[in-house]
Amino acid sequence: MNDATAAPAPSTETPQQLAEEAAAVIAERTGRPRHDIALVLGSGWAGAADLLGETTTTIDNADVPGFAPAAVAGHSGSMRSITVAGSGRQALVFGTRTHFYEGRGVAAVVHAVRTAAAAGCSTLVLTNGCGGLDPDRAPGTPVLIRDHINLTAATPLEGATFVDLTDLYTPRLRELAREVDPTLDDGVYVQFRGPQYETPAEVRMAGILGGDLVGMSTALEAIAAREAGMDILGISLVTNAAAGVSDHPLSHEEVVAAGQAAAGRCSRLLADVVGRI
Ligand SMILES: O=P(O)(O)O[C@@H]1C[C@H](O)[C@@H](CO)O1
Ligand SMILES: Nc1nc2[nH]cnc2c(=O)[nH]1
Repeated sequence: MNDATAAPAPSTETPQQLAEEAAAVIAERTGRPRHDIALVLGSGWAGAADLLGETTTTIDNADVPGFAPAAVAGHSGSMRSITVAGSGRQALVFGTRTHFYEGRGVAAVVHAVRTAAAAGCSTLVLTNGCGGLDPDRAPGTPVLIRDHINLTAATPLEGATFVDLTDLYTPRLRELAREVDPTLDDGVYVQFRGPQYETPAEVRMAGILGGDLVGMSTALEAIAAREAGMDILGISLVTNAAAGVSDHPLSHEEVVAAGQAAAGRCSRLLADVVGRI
């Protein structure tokens, strides 16, 4: 007997199939079979989309398979198709991301990246808000990601997918960013699982390991992007001094406020860099 109250059977769809399904919905809703560049706007970067160029379509995340509404203040629950001013290339801009700490699994964390690749994007720009270990890097300072340390104990890869991560953050794209702003410094980003902020001891450990920035996103997304063959530019916005470096308790309110204060510089920087890709 067919029990209508039975729980739906677990999906047998693979992450790649879900990404292709999402890309098909995006192509249909935007009327564009391909996009060229994908951007993920992290905490502090929400305003960048407005300066990139003309938004030709806005899609609510809830309308696209595998995407969820924004779960973090400072993130927008929609994605936009934007014709980039200057280059005329088509950008797919995700106003939010799924964080590993939301508990939806690592495939959900990298779904936007896989969807962007399935939509034709060959370049991914990952942005985030992070804690800084160097007290001279004041809140509001954008930093190019040179490399990362993945402390999540997780990966989006399954099976014998022995992916090389050398030059994971494409040097050519960092050079291009420095043509726009020669003052840009670079650093190593350390992804923690979160959602708690680090202890001062964990921040000291991150420094000993060679980290410069601590956050809760980006590394897992970059691994999935490399698996998909995408070039990657990562830019962190230092929104606060990391725990133990800071002389006061950390809060997401401080992160959002620092992002808002830096919105003008970050949006201009991202628009000028993306216009050259
Ligand atoms: O999406 P990002 O990494 O910018 O968000 C950061 C990390 C946490 O989600 C949150 C902590 O304040 O901001
Ligand atoms: N893990 C982590 N994520 C952040 N996002 C913004 N600031 C921080 C921080 O200090 N630590």
